[in-house]
Amino acid sequence: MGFNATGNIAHASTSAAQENVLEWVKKDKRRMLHVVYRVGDLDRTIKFYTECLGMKLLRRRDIPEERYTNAFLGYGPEDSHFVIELTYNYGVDKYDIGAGFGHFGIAVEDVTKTVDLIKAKGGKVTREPGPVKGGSTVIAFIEDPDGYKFELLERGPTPEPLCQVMLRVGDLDRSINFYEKAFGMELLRKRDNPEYKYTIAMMGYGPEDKNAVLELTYNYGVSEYDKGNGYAQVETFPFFSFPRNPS
Ligand SMILES: C[C@@H](O)C(=O)SC[C@H](NC(=O)CC[C@H](N)C(=O)O)C(=O)NCC(=O)O
Ligand SMILES: [Zn+2]
Repeated sequence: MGFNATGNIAHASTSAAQENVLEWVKKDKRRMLHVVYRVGDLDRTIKFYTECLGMKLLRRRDIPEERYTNAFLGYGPEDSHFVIELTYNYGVDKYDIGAGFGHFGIAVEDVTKTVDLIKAKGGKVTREPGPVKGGSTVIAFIEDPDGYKFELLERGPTPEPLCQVMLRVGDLDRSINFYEKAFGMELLRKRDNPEYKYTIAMMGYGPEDKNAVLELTYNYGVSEYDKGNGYAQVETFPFFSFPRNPS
């Protein structure tokens, strides 16, 4: 291989190494592990998620020396399910969720029944059940006690009810490329909605109906979002975390 300078040789080995890494990350058996975000009252959120959304409290860990407590909730054990990792920082009761974070998706078999239960428990419904605009899937939107949005999607039984993390991005192709190259994710679906001036791309490690996916939303002409300080990151296994989007 005819290279005339260490730099070029380094360049060659670097590009070979880069090629290997890009191949490795695609073959590495990964999955979405948990999504991390901050809440102002752990017990209030745990009560809402368990009583209204049917989640289980999986574990709690207090780190007094760092002045924070975590609670893990989900629809099954952490070694086989995508779960939520809540963070409570001592003395902090409110966060700015920002506009970069969109929603979590929860697949339920009956959206209307779930909404009725949430209403009965005093939960906030921001979009009544009905077909998604421009589509046929029955959805609804609710807000948790901190204002984090949850989209309820009507689906049959699924091994992964916690099925989406929606983030808004300023450049869809840049983000798709980032998650493909840095995380070995696959572009599962891309849908343009010209009528409503947005495009979504579903990224993940397996089909949407059986795996948690990252739903990237591009709103026409919007290249930046206020990120706030509530949403933290999604972590994959083997461990790697991606905070907010690269945009
Ligand atoms: C595929 C499903 O999981 C969705 O989340 S699509 C829901 C749809 N999304 C958007 O409109 C995205 C663009 C929006 N401007 C944004 O930035 O959130 C949605 O929210 N539809 C509303 C409805 O009432 O159907
Ligand atoms: Zn969604």
